Amino acid sequence: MTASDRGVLPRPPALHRWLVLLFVSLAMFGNYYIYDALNPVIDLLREQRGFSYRQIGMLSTAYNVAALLVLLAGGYIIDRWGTKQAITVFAVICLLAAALTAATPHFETILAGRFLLGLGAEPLIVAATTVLAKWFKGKELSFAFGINLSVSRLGSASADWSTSFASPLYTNWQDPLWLATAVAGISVSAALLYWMMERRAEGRFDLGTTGKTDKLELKGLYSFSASYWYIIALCVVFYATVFPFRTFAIDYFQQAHGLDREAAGILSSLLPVAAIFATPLFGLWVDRVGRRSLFMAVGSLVMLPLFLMVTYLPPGPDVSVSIPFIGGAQVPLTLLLVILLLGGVFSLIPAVMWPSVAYIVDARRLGSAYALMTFCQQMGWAVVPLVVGVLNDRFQAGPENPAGYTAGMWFYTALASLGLLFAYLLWRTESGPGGHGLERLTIRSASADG
Ligand SMILES: NCCCC[C@H](N)C(=O)NCC(=O)O
Repeated sequence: MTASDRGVLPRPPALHRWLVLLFVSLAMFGNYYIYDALNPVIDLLREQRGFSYRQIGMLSTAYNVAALLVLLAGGYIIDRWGTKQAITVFAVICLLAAALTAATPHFETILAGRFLLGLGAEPLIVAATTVLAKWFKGKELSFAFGINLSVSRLGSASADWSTSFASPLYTNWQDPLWLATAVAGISVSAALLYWMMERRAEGRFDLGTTGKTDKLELKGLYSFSASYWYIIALCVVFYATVFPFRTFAIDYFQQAHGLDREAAGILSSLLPVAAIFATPLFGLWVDRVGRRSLFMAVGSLVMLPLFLMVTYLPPGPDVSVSIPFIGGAQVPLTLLLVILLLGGVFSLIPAVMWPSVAYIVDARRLGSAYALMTFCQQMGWAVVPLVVGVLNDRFQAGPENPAGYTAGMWFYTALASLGLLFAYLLWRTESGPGGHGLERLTIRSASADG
């Protein structure tokens, strides 16, 4: 579309926009499903393939190493190819990665599959964000982002639920991963449908522009404020705690707490399920009351004792949890409370943290500020699963020695306490004269100002 078409052509009708959101969200559903499909087969990989926890940690880290490499180039690729082609290519890479992970029993091949997944999945997330910004700018952009993230998290929850709805597959480690490959097919189909929608719209509607896709720019890092660096530090330790905990959670509930696979899957799924509903609600609340750094500090404080609670508190009575259309399970009350609280934190901190960057960084540098944040996030997230894997091996964690998981839980706790420190420093800075309005600005104050 030329600049002269802009303003001449009508904006795309609402139905087109919502269909684009649907297809892009389905592509993300598959993306998150494939990533999390490894979690429920960890015990099978250990029993049937003899993998150590360190090797499981390496499978997780391989994804991040690939993501770190490709995030350096992802923005350029998307700008060069355009979002239609980029999303489809990245979805195909995810499909190939899922197939490679399932294809052979060799550790090196599975490792290569997870590495390939990192090459496709993370730039697919960047491309999806770019599409939404293009189609929803000036419309329901925040809402569209919220829906997209919720559908993505449904992909994570569905991978956990597969221990129930696809339980016959879990006699071996491979079949659940073939199921993930089939789900990756949904991603590719959705990407192609999005391609068709956008192609039909080009020349008929004004699709707007997004500017350049977020890229990592290393020059001028020193000019970001202290508040920005506190948010980055919180982001690093927060995701480096929650994502690795999720990776090992189903296996941990099975080995250390004696849950069967279905119950462990249902319990683990409550984390993304809580986030599906609570993230948009926290977003709406914070937009009304401000107090963003205080919210992040409260979230960090709530997270601090959770890993020690699962380790040291008595399990309490069993309670029934049931997920409509999926199944039900009896789970110990303590574990249920901890997962629900962690789900609350997993909803609150992302809902407040990512948008806060927009208040702190100059709009012209927002793209590189987000790219740098994602890059740092991946670096922290790369290290932790390896460390937890090594700790679990070193302390011979397993059903005969549940205490062997304690060192890993202390490691998560140490990370969570760093998170609390960074959130506190942010709150102190933002409550003083050098603040950027994180505590103060609300929808009401913004409309009063302007
Ligand atoms: N399997 C999920 C990977 C998501 C990584 C992504 N870079 C991210 O952090 N998204 C934000 C979130 O809160 O999920």
